[in-house]
Amino acid sequence: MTSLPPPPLVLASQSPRRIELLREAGYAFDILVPDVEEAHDASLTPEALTVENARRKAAVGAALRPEALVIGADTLVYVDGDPLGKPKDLDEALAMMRRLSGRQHQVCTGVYLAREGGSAGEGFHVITEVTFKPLTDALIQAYHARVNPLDKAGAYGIQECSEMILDQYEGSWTNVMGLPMEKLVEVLGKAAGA
Ligand SMILES: Cc1cn([C@H]2C[C@H](O)[C@@H](COP(=O)(O)OP(=O)(O)OP(=O)(O)O)O2)c(=O)[nH]c1=O
Repeated sequence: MTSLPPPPLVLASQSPRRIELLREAGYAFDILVPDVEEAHDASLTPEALTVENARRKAAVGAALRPEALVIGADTLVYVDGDPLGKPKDLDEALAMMRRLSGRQHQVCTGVYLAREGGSAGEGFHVITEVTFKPLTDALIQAYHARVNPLDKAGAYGIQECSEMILDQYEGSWTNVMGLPMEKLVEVLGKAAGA
């Protein structure tokens, strides 16, 4: 008996970081930009909220590509249990970084793999602990002059000029960037073997 070839892979994301991470890991995939209404229910756990948003993104892609395995992802920064998404402007970006200054916070990325047009699938999440240096307003503004905060949860990108803001982190680095590659590679490997 010959085994079936694995389904084509689709990344339902406009995030340049997610595209780069999946490409660097050597996967061949198509890209679809998911236009979805994201949930913002702060009473949900980080896991429930990010995986639900990842599921919505993946479901949009899966409806368009029912033969494919479609990856959706969603990243939120949590401080004192409050979710921080992408800031709407530079004032909000400054306020977010002030909250993160000199302390530890959590970055949660939910990932969902949708199959069969979205009628089947599985989700998981990964949390990374990140601690920032104490940051003055001048330093935050200098950082935001170098790094666009508006397309990034929490108003920072760990992959850009992190020496200005980062004290330490514990866990997956790529998870902070938007895709927990260690876990994703493991889950994709199982999906291909299934
Ligand atoms: C915390 C952090 C987030 N981010 C980015 C990853 C995500 O692109 C973004 C979080 O927003 P998301 O809503 O998760 O993703 P997105 O809107 O950029 O892309 P799409 O929904 O199409 O997949 O923040 C970084 O690039 N670096 C970081 O250090």
